Amino acid sequence: MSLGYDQHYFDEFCTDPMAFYKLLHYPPQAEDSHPLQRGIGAHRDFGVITLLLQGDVPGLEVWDEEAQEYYPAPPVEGAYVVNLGNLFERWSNDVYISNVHCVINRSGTHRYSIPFNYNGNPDFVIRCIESCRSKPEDEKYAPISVDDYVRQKYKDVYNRVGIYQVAERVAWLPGLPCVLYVRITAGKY
Ligand SMILES: O=C(O)CCC(=O)C(=O)O
Ligand SMILES: [Fe+2]
Repeated sequence: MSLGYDQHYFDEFCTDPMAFYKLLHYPPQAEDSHPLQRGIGAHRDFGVITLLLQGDVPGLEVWDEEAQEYYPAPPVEGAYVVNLGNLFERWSNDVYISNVHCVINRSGTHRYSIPFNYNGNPDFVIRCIESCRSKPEDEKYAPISVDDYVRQKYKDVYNRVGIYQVAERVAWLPGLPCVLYVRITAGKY
């Protein structure tokens, strides 16, 4: 592994993991729609890792920091798009980057996708991976549990768009992924 550890390094993180997925539908975007209209606006995923299954309709665009422009990431049959999120960026002391991306459906037809967000064991404490810093003083971020981080992110995001939200961790059955329920009441976007 590129971090210099063996395949068991993430075992504790992967125990009783918290994961969720969304079923997304992007109606075709009208040709005369506003140039800033997006299916999903520019953002970075805030969890650890996302496996994204796209249907057969393109629309995903990824920001290239060097070129300062978006490039398309079209669907490849049988393949997932693998995306690191903000929490992995933090875990790796910014050695690995959480990319900015957005979706604009210019295809004229309906687009579907399934992002699967994997955030690991909610009780696991994310603290700088040792091979990502030379001395403890180089650590940029304070340790934080997966649960605290994800919960805070949900609060930030949904409060910002003016939607009341309640997030609660529910009991889970041994061997099954934990579920983080986010209840969203009516509100304005
Ligand atoms: O629908 C897509 O292709 C991307 C969705 C996405 O970026 C997200 O849900 O975070
Ligand atoms: Fe995303």
